[in-house]
Amino acid sequence: MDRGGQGRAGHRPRCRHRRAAGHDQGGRARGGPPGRPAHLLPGRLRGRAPGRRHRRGVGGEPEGDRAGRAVGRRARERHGGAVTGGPAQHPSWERARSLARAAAGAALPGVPRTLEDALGHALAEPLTALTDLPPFATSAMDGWAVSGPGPWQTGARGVLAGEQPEPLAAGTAVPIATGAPLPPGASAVLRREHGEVERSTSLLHLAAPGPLPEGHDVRPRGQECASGEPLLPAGTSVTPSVLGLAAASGYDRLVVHRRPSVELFVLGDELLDTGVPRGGRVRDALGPLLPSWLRGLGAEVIGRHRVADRLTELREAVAHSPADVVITTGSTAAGPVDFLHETLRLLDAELIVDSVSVRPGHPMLLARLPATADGRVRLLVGLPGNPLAAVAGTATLAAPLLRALGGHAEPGPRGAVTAEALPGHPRDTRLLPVRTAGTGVAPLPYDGPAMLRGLALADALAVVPPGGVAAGDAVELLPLPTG
Ligand SMILES: Nc1nc2c(c(=O)[nH]1)N[C@H]1C(S)=C(S)[C@@H](COP(=O)(O)OP(=O)(O)OC[C@H]3O[C@@H](n4cnc5c(N)ncnc54)[C@H](O)[C@@H]3O)O[C@H]1N2
Ligand code: MOO
Repeated sequence: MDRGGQGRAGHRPRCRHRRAAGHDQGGRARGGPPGRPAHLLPGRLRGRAPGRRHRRGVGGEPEGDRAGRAVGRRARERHGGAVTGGPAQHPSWERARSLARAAAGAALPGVPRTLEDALGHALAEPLTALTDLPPFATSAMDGWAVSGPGPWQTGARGVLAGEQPEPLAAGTAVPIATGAPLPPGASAVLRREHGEVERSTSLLHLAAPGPLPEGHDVRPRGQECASGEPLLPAGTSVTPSVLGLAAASGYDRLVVHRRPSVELFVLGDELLDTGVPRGGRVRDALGPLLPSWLRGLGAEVIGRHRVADRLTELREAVAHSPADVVITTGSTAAGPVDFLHETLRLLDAELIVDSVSVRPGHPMLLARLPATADGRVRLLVGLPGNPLAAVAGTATLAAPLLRALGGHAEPGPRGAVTAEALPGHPRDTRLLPVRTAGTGVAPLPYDGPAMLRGLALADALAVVPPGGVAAGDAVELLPLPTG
C-alpha cells in the first residue's frame, strides 16, 4: 500500500497538475517545429468525435452516462478536481514500480508446456540437467581420433556423428567428424589440417606445429554439466537460448508460470482505426503499439477492443473482463468524458497507484479490481491517452506487474553513459527516448507526451532523475520493445 496517494477509487487526493517553469510539455523538437505547450491550450479540449452525436442522436445520451458524468463531476468537485486540488504526494517512479511488482502478489501457478509453447514464459522450477553434457566424449574437430603417440595406422572407414564407434587399438587412427563419439581407447583428436596420410602405407603423420597432447580437441563427457546439476534458476525467462539449452539437456516440456492474460481497452471516441486523421479525429496509435509489447512482457493478450467514452460501456467492459490484468488507454485525467476513476469507484476497486511523479504519463494508475468468485486476483492498469505517456505508463506500471505475475525474475538495472546531457524535470523522474550513439546515449527530438517520432528512433527509455543528467554521467535504461 502506498502511503501517499492511494486509497479507494474516488477518494484520492488529486494533484495540482502545475507545470513546472521551463518544463516543455510540448516536447523538444530540435530542428523541427516546436510542440505546443499544453498549458497554452485553452482548457482541457477533449475532442469529441463528430460522428458520435450521430451515433447516439442529439440528446440520446444513455441515462447511465448522463448520471455518470454528473457523478464524475461531483466526485471531482468533492476531491478538488484535477486542476484545482491541493498538492498531493504521488509515489516516486521507483516506488510506483515496486508497488506494481508487489501488487502481483505470488506469481501465477506453474503449468507444463511443450518447449515451443514455453517461449516467453518464466521457469516455475529450476532447470536441472537430465544428462551429462556432452553425454559422451566427442571429437571437437574434423580429423582423426588417434590412440597413443604417432605415426598411426589409419583405415578408410571413419566415425560420423551419431554412430557408435569400435574401440581403437594403440598406434591406430580413425577418421572422425566433429561431434562424433570418441572411440574407446582414443587419446586425442588430430585436426584434418594438422595430419598427413602417406598414400602407400596409409600411415598418418603429425604435421602440426607442436606435439599432440592427450585429450587434445576432445570434448570430455560432462564438460558443460553433470546430470542433476542446476543449470538455470526458477524465474528465468524462457528465451530461444533457454529453449536450446533445455532441449540439449533432455527436456521435452518445461514447467513454467502461467502467463497473465491481458485485455486491452482503448478509449477515445475521437480515435480512427484506419486512414489519415480527419475531421478533428486522430488515429489510434496505441492499439497497434501495445499488444506486441505486452506479449513481449510475458502477457497473453486475449482481447483488444475500442470502448466508447461512456461510463456504462467502460464499467461493463471492466466488470466482465475475464483477464487477469485489464489495461485501458485514455480517460485517466479529468476531462468531461474521462470515466476511468468513476468506473473504478463504482466497481469498488482499490487504487494502489493514482498518479506517479514521472513525466510524461503522470496520470497513470494501478487498481485492484474485486477478485473473481473463485478468488482470482484482477488488476487494472490505466495508461494515459497521450501516446508517449502511455508508453511511460507501460514501462512504469504494466511491465513490473506483468513480469511479476508471470514469475519472471527481476533483471538488474541496465545502465549507460550519456553522450549528451539529458534534460530532466525539476521534481519528477523523466522517461526520455534515447538512442545509443558512439560513446553513449543521446536524447532524441520530438519527445513530447503526444509524440511518437522520437520514440520510434529510440532503443531505450532513459530514466532521468529530477534535475537531469550531465553529459558523461551514468543513466539507467529501460528496454523498448523491438518485435
Ligand atoms: N486539466 C488537466 N488536463 C490534463 C492533465 C491535467 O493534469 N489537468 N493532464 C494531461 C496529461 S499529462 C495527460 S497524459 C492527459 C491524460 O489524459 P487521458 O488519459 O484522460 O487521455 P485522453 O484525454 O483520452 O487523451 C489524451 C490525448 O491523447 C490522445 N489519445 C488518446 N488515446 C489515444 C490513442 N489510442 N492513440 C493516439 N492518441 C490518443 C487523445 O486524442 C488526446 O489528445 O491528460 C492531460 N490533460
Ligand atoms: O505529461 Mo502527460 O502525463 O502528457 O504525459
